[in-house]
Parts: sequence; C-alpha cells; structure tokens
Amino acid sequence: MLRAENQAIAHSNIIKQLETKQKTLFSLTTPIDPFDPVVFYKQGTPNTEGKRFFWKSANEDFYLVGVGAALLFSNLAKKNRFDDIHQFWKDIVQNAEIEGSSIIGTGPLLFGGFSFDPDTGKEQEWSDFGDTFFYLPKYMLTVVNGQHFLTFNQIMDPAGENKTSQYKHIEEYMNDLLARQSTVAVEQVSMTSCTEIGQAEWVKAVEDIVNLLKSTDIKKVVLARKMIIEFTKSPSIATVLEQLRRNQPGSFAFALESGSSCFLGASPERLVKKTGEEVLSTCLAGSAPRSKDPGEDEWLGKNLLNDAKNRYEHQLVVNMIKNALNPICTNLIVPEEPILMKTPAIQHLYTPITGRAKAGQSIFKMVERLHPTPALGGVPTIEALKIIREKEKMDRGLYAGPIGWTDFRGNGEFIVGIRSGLIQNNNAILYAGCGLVPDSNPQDELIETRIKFRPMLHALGGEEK
Ligand SMILES: C=C(O[C@@H]1C=C(C(=O)O)C=C[C@H]1O)C(=O)O
Ligand SMILES: [Mg+2]
Repeated sequence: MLRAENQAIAHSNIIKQLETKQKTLFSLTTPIDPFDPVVFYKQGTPNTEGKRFFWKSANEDFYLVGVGAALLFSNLAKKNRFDDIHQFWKDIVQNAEIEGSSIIGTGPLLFGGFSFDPDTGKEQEWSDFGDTFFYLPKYMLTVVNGQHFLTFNQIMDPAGENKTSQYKHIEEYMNDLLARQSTVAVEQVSMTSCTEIGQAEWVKAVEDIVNLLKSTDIKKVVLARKMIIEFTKSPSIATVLEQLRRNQPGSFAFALESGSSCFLGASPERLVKKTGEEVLSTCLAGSAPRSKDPGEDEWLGKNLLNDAKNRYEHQLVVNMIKNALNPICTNLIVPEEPILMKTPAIQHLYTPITGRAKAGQSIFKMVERLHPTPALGGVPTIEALKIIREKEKMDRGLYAGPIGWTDFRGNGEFIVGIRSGLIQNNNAILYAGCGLVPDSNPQDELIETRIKFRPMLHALGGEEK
C-alpha cells in the first residue's frame, strides 16, 4: 500500500474518535521572537520531511509554515470533497480546546490542496496526494506583519494526557528550536537534463483545439504541458523556497509535502481570500513577456491592455468569477477594465473582484463554486474539461488546483497552483499552460508556456528568472 494511504487510514480512525469526542484537539499559540520562515521549514523539527508546508503571501506580510502532522485528511470521496473537508473541520474545531490564539492564521489551521480534476486518468507521480490532501500541522509558525507566533496542535485522549505535560513539551520544543536557528545555506544542485515533453504533439493539440473553438460554441480551453528535469541529487526544498521568495516578489510562494513528493511554486494567482466576511477573488488571464528595457516593457504592457485576443481571454474569466460569487456574496465590485500585474518573467491582465460573504458561506464553498475558473479550465467548464482530458494526455494532479489554508475561524486563502512543479527524489516535473481562444496562434502559445516554466526553472538552478 502507498505511504500516504497508510497514513490516511490511521488518521481516519482518529477523525472518527474526534467526531465521537473520544479524543479532542488541543491547540496552544504563543508569541515568539522573530524566526526566519524558511529556516523554520528546514529545521522546525528534525525528520519531518514529507510532512511540511510553506506559504508566503503575495505582498510578503504573511507566512505560514507547518512541520509535522497532528492530523491528515486525504482520500475523501471525490464527489463531495469540498463539503466533506469543511464538515470534518467544523466538527473538530467545535470540540477543540484552543488557547492563546487571537490573530488570523494562528491556532488550529488546515493547509493543503485539491487536485485540478478528480475525474481525469491518474498517474503514479501524484499518488502521494490524491484528490484532497490537507494537514493540521503539529508545529506551525505564523508571521503576520512582522509578529511571530508558534502554534502547537495535539490530538488528546481526554482521560490520558494532561495539559501540564503539553505546556512542558512546548517549552522544551521552543528551547530546542532556538538552538537550531541558523541561516539557510543555498545548496544548489546540478541539473543533468531538462526536457520539454511532447512539444510537437502539444502544438498539434493546440491547432486542433483552436479549430474546434472556431467551429463550435466552446469559447476557451486551457492546455498545459510539462517539462522533466533530472538532478545529480535530490534538490533541497528549503533552497528552492528561498530562491522563489527572493526572486518572485509579488507572487505567493508555496510548498506542500507528502511522503517523498513535494509540490511547490510561486503562483501570482489568488483564487479566493476570505477575511471575516470580506471576500477577494482575482481574475488573471492574458499574458505578455517582460523586457529589460523599461520603454519596451511599458509598450508590451500597453499592447497587452489593448489586445483583443488577450482581453477576450481575460473577460471570460471575469464573467465566470462574477457569476460564481454572485449568489453567495453581496456588494460585489467588479472593475470594468483590467490592469497589469507584472512578475519578473511575465505580465498579465488582472481584475480584482471584492464582495461580502452571505451568512454561512464558507471558504470551501467559494473554492467549490470557483474551481476551475476559465483561467485554468475553460468555457463552458464541463466541455473544456473533457477536451483537456482528451488532448493534454497527462494528470495535472495539484497543478492548477486550489492550494491554501483555512483557520479555525473560517478565514483563509486559496491560490491556484501554477508556476509550479513536483519534486520527487532526483527529479522534478514542471507544469505550464495557456488559455486558448479562437484567435490563438500555436507558436505564440508555445512561447507563452515556455516563459511560464521560467520561475521554477530558475529556482531549481536554471538560468533566467
Ligand atoms: C495556466 C497558467 O497560467 C494561466 C494562464 C494565463 C494565460 O494564458 O494568459 C495567464 C495566467 C494564468 O491564469 C500557467 O501558468 O500554467
Ligand atoms: Mg494566455
């Protein structure tokens, strides 16, 4: 049996005991002195590889880093996966004993992700994650506006362990942690090969889809491809994260580990953020390269803002997100025109959408209604997904899927896992896709995906960022 499945079965027994109150969750949060998030990822506890996550917000003011798992949710039935995880989480939090948490992103928190398409053919490379994969971390560092907090989560047998021993444990843990503090030495490993998979077939698939878009009511399909990299030895995840956070300011940086797999990247695209009742979603679609020459860069941006093909590609996303949020939010504000979002490698059309959640609408409900937006799937969604399954001929796994967190108060944020890759031992698989519309030119789309590989390629020791 696979390692993640084994873990999941053990944890599903604990979840049952939590639901019947034979066990409870105890969560303790305490402020701590500043501690570097990447160092915490690397050294938060020894031997927790395979049970770690990392999150940096796009504006650099919020970090979450988890090491060790107090509880693992995976292998949920794919049909109601958003609802099921929400229900489990609600039950557990309702009976939990929570101390010291007064700030967003501290206390009990779930971190994880949903696969892009549970109904696609499955490939071995994604078997560590399945279609729903979330952790309640054992130890978690939260950094909010420069303030640092440590949260400790423990599933307790009410009759057995007592809280005094937990306080003692956390005190000892903090002393050990401070002794482990050091800087992360960047340990770059060498690539032995780097291959774009099935490039000619991919261009042919783009041509076929564009012809279909011209002759049917299908408006947009996002087609992705992959690149396989081999290294002399297994890359250090902390090093890759350090590169991503240094070199991709303005993007979210994330990592999610399971067994010997790590899915990570620097995504510029938020799916949805919920803070209290406040909701923020972003439409990101339509792309142009950057130029080192400021004048040319500005020209490329202006051109993008005025380009009919890219504006159409973008507008389809705005329409869908607006319709998806409309029934569950009030006060929706949708700007009429997109603005530019510039990352080091690429610039995009960007429209933020804000609103207020109606009573009882959880972040998981929002993710369910939004995913997949036409920035990653297409229009209409069902038809686009069918074409993706048939033409892409790969399992996207978590690539382009919702990745994120929710705290016990129901706040949270999900991004889409793009500009990303899956590291397994000495290999990495990188993913990049692009939105096809009737006016797409296959060679231009090939170049667009090549640019989208670059942030991860650079973080892994390749040349350009
Ligand atoms: C699919 C990806 O990116 C998406 C596609 C875009 C486009 O085609 O213009 C732009 C941003 C993303 O929504 C990717 O990076 O893999
Ligand atoms: Mg595009």
